[in-house]
Amino acid sequence: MEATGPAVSLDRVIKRYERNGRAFNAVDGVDLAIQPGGVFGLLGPNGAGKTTSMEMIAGLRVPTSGTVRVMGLDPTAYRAQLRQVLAIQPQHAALFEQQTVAELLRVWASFYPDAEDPDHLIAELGLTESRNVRTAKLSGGQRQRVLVATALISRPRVLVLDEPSTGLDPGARQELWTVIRARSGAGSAVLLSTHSMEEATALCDQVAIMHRGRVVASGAPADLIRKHAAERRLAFTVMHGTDLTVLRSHAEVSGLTENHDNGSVRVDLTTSDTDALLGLVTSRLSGRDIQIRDAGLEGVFLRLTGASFEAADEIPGKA
Ligand SMILES: Nc1ncnc2c1ncn2[C@@H]1O[C@H](COP(=O)(O)OP(=O)(O)OP(=O)(O)O)[C@@H](O)[C@H]1O
Repeated sequence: MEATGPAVSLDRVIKRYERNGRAFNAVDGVDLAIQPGGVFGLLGPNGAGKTTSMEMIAGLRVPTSGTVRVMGLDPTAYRAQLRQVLAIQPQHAALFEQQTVAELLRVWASFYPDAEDPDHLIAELGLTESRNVRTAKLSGGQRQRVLVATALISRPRVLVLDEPSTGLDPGARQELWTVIRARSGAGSAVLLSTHSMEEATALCDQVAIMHRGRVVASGAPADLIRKHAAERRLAFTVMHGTDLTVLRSHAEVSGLTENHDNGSVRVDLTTSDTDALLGLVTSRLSGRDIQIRDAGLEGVFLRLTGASFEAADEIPGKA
């Protein structure tokens, strides 16, 4: 087992499937490196190849070609050793429906020599009120948290979470983020998939944006935004009659629109130099009610794929 280097690495990994007699690469030459103590987000629309990538890392699917390593191990060749270092929360999984949450986690804990205390996990994941509820009766969000708990119980050095916040309300989502941050803070490598750019920006120190089986961009969210989607929308209100020539002739301004309303004008524009524009708007134009909107990781996806994130939800191989 490696003492240094990435906790997880993928090197030119391809996974080929067949659908309706036609072969396509669901994962198409992916390279990734996930460091211990990091939270790594796999982002992408439906069918981008996130689950397939995660399941190859967890040893559940065999790559068609390329190399996957988890703490130096080939996940499909060393399944028993892999289970000692990696745990996965799958997107869907059957639970023992007649067991209560507490019973299920106690049984799960008994499989591991140094398991987490089930009661501690129940409290941490906001499941206290459901601890004596049979898993068949859980809501979607509670069930999701139980699945995450089953992945956490072995104190894995590599934690793989497939869309862990699906079905969670905002409060439960924040609790989950706290739990994930605690595990990465303790040195585990966390890999999670998400459809939420907001979640990726808030939680992940590194992300890989996937589209049609390929990684179209990877890095720290802030770096990706700076590099690919530095433009921001700026909106503000000025008095009717204010001369906007200084903005119209500004090299860093595009898409300027005006909406006149009751003696004032709401101005909306796009700029790649927010600081300079803010200075102008506040000092020379006496602008007020200023709003700045970041294009964020959505802007990165749009810039790199030409499609909005929602519009990109599709099934590769179908076209
Ligand atoms: N066993 C399989 N046989 C054939 N095609 C498959 C198989 N498993 C997945 N696929 C296809 O591979 C592509 C990638 O699927 P995958 O589940 O990895 O995407 P995803 O990014 O996780 O999507 P989602 O966000 O919807 O979970 C999809 O087109 C899917 O239909």
